[in-house]
Amino acid sequence: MKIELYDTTLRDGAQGEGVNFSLEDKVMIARRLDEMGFDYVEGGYPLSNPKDAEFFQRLAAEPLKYSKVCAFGMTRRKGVAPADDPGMKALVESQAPVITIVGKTSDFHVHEVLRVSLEENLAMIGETVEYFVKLGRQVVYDAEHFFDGWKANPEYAAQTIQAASQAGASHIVMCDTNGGSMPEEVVRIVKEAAAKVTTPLGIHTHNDCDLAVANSLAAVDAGAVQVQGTINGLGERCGNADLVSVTANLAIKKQGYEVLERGELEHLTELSRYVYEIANMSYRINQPFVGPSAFAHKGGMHVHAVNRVAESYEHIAPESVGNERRVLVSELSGRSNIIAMTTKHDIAEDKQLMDSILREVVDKENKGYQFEAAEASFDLLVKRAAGSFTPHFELVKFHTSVESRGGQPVTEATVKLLVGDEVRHEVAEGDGPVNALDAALRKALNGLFPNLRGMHLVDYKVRVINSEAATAASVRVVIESRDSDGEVWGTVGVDENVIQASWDALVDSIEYKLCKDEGNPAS
Ligand SMILES: CC(=O)SCCNC(=O)CCNC(=O)[C@H](O)C(C)(C)COP(=O)(O)OP(=O)(O)OC[C@H]1O[C@@H](n2cnc3c(N)ncnc32)[C@H](O)[C@@H]1OP(=O)(O)O
Ligand SMILES: CC(=O)C(=O)O
Repeated sequence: MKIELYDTTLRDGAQGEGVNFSLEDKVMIARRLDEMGFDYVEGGYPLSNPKDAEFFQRLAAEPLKYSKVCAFGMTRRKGVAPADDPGMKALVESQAPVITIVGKTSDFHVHEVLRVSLEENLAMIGETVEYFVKLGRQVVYDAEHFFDGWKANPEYAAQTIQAASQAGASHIVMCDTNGGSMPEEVVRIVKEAAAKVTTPLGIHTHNDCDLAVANSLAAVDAGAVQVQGTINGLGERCGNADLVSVTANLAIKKQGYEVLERGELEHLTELSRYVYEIANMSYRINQPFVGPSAFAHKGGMHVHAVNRVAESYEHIAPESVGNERRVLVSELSGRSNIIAMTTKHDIAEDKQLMDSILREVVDKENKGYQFEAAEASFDLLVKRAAGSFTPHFELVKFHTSVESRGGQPVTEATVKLLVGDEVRHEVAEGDGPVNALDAALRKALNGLFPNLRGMHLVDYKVRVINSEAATAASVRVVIESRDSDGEVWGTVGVDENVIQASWDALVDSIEYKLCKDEGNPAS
C-alpha cells in the first residue's frame, strides 16, 4: 500500500529551537524534497511572516515538479467569517494547491485556550475547510491534540473530525501534539477514529517520549495512509517524527508499504546531511540509518565479525540508505580493526607489525589520544611503525608570544625548521598562538610545497583530559583540515601544554597532506 510522506521541516521543523531558515534555504530544501519524491512539502505559515509568504510566491512562479506544496494556517478566528479573516486571506494569496488547517480537537483546549463554545469550534472547523474546498483547494485537516482530546472526550473529538470530513477535507491528520502518547494508545485510537470517518487518515507525532517514529509506524499499521514529519526530527521541544527513519522503516523493515517509489532511498543520508548543513547544525552522529556512527564498528570482536560477514553486526546494508560502513580505531580495538584500517598498506600478513601498531594505539589512547576523529594521525602512526615514513621537515625550535599593544592582543610565533640540509627560520603573526604557528610553519615551508596553499584548517577542538590532575592535566587537540580537492582529515596531539599538543596535530596535518599529494597516501 502507498503511504504518503508529508514533510513539514519548513514549518514545524522551523519551530525547533535554534532552527532558522532563510528564504533561500527554504526554497533549496523544498526543491531537494521534490527531487527525492516526497508527496507533500509544507512550506510555512503565510500569515506568520513575510518570508513564509514570499516562499509561496517563489514556488508559484517556479513550481515543484512532483511534491504538492502546502500552506499552513489555523481555523478562522472566533466570530469572524472566513472571507474576512486575515489568516484565510494569506492562505488564499499563497496560491498553494494544498491548504493545511489546524483545528482544536480537545474540549479542554476549546474551553481554556480558545475560550469559545464547543459548537463555535465545530463551526470554525467546518466553515474553514468548506471555504477552501469551494475555492478548489485540497484541504488537509490537522486535528491538534487529537489523542489527548480523544482520551478525555471521545464523542466531542469525533465530532471535530466529522466536521472537517463533511466539509470536504482530503485527509484527517491525527496529531499527537504534546508527544505524550504510547504506541498501544495510538493503535487503539486510530482504529476507533477510522470507524467514525471515511476520509483517509494521517498521523503527525512529536517526540517528547522518544516515541514519535514508533507512534507513526503504529498508526500506519492501524490504518493511517499519510505520515507527517520532519527531516532529522527537527521541531519544537523534542522535535517531530524523523521522516528519515519513518521512510527507511516503511521502505526496508516493514512489509507491504510503498514510499519514495522512484528509488531515492539511497539518497536519504545525503538529504539528512544537506538539511543539517543548511540549518547550520551538527549531525546527530548516532542518528539511526543516516548518522555517521550508524554503521561504525568499534569493538574488536565486532570488527572481527564484520570483516568476515558484514551483516553479523549490521541490520541492513549501509549503502541501501546511502550511508557507509566505518571501522574505528581505539583502545577497544583488536587486530581486526587495524587490518581493516590498513588495507592499502598491504601489511595484514605481518602479525608482528599489526600487534605493535595495536599496542601503540592502546598505549596512546591510554595517554589521552583518540584516533576515531583523527584518522590521518592514525595513518601516519601506521607508516611510522611500518618504517615507510620520511618526515618532510624537522623541528629545531618554535616560540610563541602574546602581548598587549595599546590594549590589543598581538600574537607572534617563530618557527625554525630543518628541511633537508637547509635551516629555515620564520616569524608570523596570527589571531592566536596556533594560528600564528600555522602561519610561521607555512612560511618556513614556502616555495617547497606549493600545494599547501590549497589546504586550510577548518576546525580546532581542545579538550582537557584527566581533569582531576588540575594544572598537570593533559589536553587533547583535534584539528580538522581541508584541501582544495574537498578532502577533510583529522589529526590529534596530546600534551600537558596546549601549544605543544596543537603543534603535534598541526604537523601531522601537514605531513598527511604532503604524503597524500605525493601519491603516497598514509593509508
Ligand atoms: C501545534 C502547532 O504547531 S500549531 C502552529 C504553531 N505555530 C505558530 O504559532 C507559528 C506561527 N504563528 C504566528 O506567527 C502567530 O502566532 C500568528 C500570526 C499565527 C498569530 O499571532 P497573533 O494574532 O499575535 O496571536 P497569538 O499568537 O498571540 O495567539 C494565538 C491566537 O490564535 C487563537 N488560536 C489558536 N489556535 C486556533 C485555532 N486552531 N483556530 C483559531 N484560532 C486559534 C488563540 O486563541 C489566540 O487568539 P486570542 O488571543 O484571540 O485567544
Ligand atoms: C499541527 C501540529 O503541528 C501539531 O498538532 O503538532
